[in-house]
Amino acid sequence: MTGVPALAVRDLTVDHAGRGNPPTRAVDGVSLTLEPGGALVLLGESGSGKTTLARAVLRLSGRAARVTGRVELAGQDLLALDERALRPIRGRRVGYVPQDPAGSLDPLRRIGAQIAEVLLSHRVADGRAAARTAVPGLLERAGISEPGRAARSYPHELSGGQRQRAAIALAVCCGPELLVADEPTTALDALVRAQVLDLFAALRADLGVALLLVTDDLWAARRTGGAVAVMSGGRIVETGPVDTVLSRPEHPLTVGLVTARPSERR
Ligand SMILES: Nc1ncnc2c1ncn2[C@@H]1O[C@H](COP(=O)(O)OP(=O)(O)OP(=O)(O)O)[C@@H](O)[C@H]1O
Repeated sequence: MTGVPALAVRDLTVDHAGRGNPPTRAVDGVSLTLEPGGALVLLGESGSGKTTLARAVLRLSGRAARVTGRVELAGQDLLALDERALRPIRGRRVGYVPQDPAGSLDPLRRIGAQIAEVLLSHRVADGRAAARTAVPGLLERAGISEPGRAARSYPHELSGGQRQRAAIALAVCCGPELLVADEPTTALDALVRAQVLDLFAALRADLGVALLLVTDDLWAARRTGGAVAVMSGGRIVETGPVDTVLSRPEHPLTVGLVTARPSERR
């Protein structure tokens, strides 16, 4: 290990342009680091800036947003790169899992074809046949029980949980260093939610991928472990190991979050 963080965000500020209104400062001078293979949970109430921060890490802020600071992937500042230079990074070195798998899976194409295409576009597979052959193993690694059948399926033919697993398989198929997951379990029932969080843990252990998990779910934060950064009003108000911060919160906003919410979501 070189000691270089998988992700280092330095003094990041994101302003969303308002139509005719003053811009909204959604992220306000945030710095954080995430070690290779580590987990960092971004926790906060709705509107605290979590998604804006995650999207800035992915360089998906959109033209109307003004982004300043640094987002370093293994020491390389992504904010300094143009779209062309980002192409070999997104999907290859950074994977993204949205809340709704529809955000990453194309409804009109079979799951297997979508994964094969990503493998080919990043030259992770040597030719179409090799890409197709690799797909079932990648789906199996994501916990899909009948990977051959799933590869031949369209997204709507899978259950919600299997669809989210397919989206995760797509996000990690090229063996990224960083996985950004934005509320990936919100739409799932309790059992599947636990399984998906355990899948992230297995992928961290097996692939050494670092996980940036956005959630407002204390239970998901606890199950993920690692470090937590509590956001409010675009700033990080408290950070530390998940267990410590959630069992002995120090900042009033974290205290509010912990006491206002049941520790287990039903
Ligand atoms: N595209 C946008 N244009 C203008 N304002 C935005 C945009 N996206 C987010 N905002 C504003 O930025 C602030 C932070 O929003 P953000 O979605 O990042 O928070 P969040 O913590 O992820 O909330 P949620 O859990 O509800 O998604 C909010 O005030 C929101 O209204």
